[in-house]
Amino acid sequence: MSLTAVTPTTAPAARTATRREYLMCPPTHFDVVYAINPWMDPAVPVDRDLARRQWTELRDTYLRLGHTVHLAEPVPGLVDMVFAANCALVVDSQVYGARFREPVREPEAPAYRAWFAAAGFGEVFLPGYANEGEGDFAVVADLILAGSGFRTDPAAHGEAQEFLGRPVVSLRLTDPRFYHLDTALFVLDDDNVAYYPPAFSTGSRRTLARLFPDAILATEADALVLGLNSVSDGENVVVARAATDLVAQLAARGYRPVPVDLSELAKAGGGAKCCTQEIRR
Ligand SMILES: NC(=[NH2+])NCCC[C@H](N)C(=O)O
Repeated sequence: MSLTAVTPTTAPAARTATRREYLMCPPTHFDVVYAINPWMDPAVPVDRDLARRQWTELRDTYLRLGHTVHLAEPVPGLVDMVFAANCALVVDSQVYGARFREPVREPEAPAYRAWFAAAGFGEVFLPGYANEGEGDFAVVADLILAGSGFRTDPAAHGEAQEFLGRPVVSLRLTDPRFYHLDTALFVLDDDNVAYYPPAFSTGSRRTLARLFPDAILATEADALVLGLNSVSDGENVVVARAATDLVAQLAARGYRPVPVDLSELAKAGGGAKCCTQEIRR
């Protein structure tokens, strides 16, 4: 009789990618000239050419993965417009528009509304409360997770639920470094998410643990390189290259990490997800 324990080798679950439709905006006018989050320091110069190359690599990555990428026209002076995720939340072709908390970003809202109108989406819902689109809203199958604490007014969560007809789960962010939900959590697929628990209030952590007992939990180091600002199609996960532990965890769970470097955009506090608005028809 052998005394060697037989460890069953459980192969990671097979993952399935689905084609996505994204809206992006080239970083033509990208800059850091004001500070509305702890990542931003106007004294640190921005290399716009490098930002452009990194952003182009992100767009090309989506195209290579078979996704569709639409482009919004960058507006001079709107230095944060590259962060398309903030412009809306789109579910079932219904567009819940953004209302930026920061006056410096508010002109982005009509600029993006114009894109949706031109793309044939009809009326964009004009929200009554501050909300920064997918910066603070994440869609997990039929459920919408919504962040508040820094930018989005919790009243917008209820308003979005009423408009979209999908249950919205409110979560509270507590660490200013993770000022938008999408800096602390991303959706892996219809069943699971990855997140950094210390970015959330105690009650929100308990809520997340209850909803997603199997979630991938990120380290602080990975959260601080915006590893949670990732974009998954259910199989391929476009993730910050520097988030090494997260990359390993994704691979161990059967996802395919697709590392990208958006270090120049991180100077404004944004990564891959911030540059990517998902259009759900
Ligand atoms: N979805 C995001 N987290 N976008 C990043 C936005 C960055 C921008 N500088 C701001 O502070 O508003």
